[in-house]
Amino acid sequence: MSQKRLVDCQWLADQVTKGAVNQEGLRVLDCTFKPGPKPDPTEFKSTYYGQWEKLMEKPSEHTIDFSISHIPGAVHANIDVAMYPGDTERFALYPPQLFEEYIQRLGVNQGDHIVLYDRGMNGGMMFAAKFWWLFKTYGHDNVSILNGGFHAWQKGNNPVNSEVVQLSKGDWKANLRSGLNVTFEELTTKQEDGRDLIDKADEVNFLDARKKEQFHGEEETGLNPKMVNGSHIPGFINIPANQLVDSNGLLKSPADIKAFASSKGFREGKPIITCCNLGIQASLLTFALSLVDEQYPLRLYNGSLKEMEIRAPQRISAKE
Ligand SMILES: O=S(=O)([O-])[S-]
Repeated sequence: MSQKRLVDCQWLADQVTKGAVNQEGLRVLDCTFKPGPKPDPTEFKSTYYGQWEKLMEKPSEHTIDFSISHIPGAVHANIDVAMYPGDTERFALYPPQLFEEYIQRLGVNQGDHIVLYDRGMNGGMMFAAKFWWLFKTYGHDNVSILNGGFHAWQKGNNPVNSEVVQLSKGDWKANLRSGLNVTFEELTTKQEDGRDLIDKADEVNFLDARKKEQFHGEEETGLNPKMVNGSHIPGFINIPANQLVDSNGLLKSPADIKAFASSKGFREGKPIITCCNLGIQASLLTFALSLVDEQYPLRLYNGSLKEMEIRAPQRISAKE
C-alpha cells in the first residue's frame, strides 16, 4: 500500500518505538550529503563506476556525519554512490540494473515503504528529495520524506544512535520510467512548431529552484562569467526551494506552496520543468509541487544549469 509522501517525526518515532523499521517492510534511508568538487569523470569511470564496495567504503564528510548519529535503524544512502559524475552532469543516472544493485545493497526489498531524510539546508529534505525523484524515476512510488529531516527529529528529542545496521541484500527491482527527466537534447530540439522546447515558456512552466539572489545574479551563482552572459535561462521563473520551508524547517502546506508558486507566475494546467544548479534543489521543488497536486505533469532537468553552462552557455543569458 502506498503511504503518505510526507511523514512527520511523531509517525516515524512511533514506528521506531514499535520496532517496525527494517521489520515490517519499512526502510529508513539517511540521505545526508555534503557537496564537494565534481570528481573527474574519466578517472571515476575507470576506478569507481558501479564498483559498489569501493564506493560505499569511500570516506566522506557525509558518511562520517551519518556514522556519528542517525535515526535508529537508518541506512546511509549516498547520492555520490547512487549517481555518478558524467561528462556534463554532476549527478548522472546509472542504467537501471546498476542503480538496482546499489539499492539492493542498502537492504531494500520490492514493495518496501521507504522513508527518506537528510540534514542541513532546506529543512534536511533536499537530498532526500533527490532520492525521492530517483526512486520515482526507477519505478518505486512507495516513498516518503520525513518533514523537517534530522533537525526536526532531534529537536523533538527523538532517539538517535550510531549503530550501523547490517541488512542482508534486498530484492529491490528497478523499472525505469521515461519522461521524469528532461534531457538537454530534448530541451534543445525543435518541436513541431519549429521552436526548441526550452523556448516555449508560453506553453511550459519552466521553474528555477535556486535562491532568488542567484537567479537574479545578485550573488555568486557558481556559473562561469566567461561562459555565460546572465544568471538564468530566459523564460524560467524563480520558485526558490529555500522558500518552500517555514521558519521551523518544515515544508509549507500544499496550499501555501501553491499560492507562492502562483504569485511567481506558475500557471495551472501547463507542463512543468524544474531546474537549479545540479538538479538537487529542483528535486525539492518537484516534490513540493507533487504534494500540491499529484497529477501535475512534473519533469526535472537533471543536468540543470551546470550542464547548460557546458553545452549551450549562450542560453544562460537573462540578467534581470
Ligand atoms: O541544489 S543545486 O543542485 O542547485 S547545487
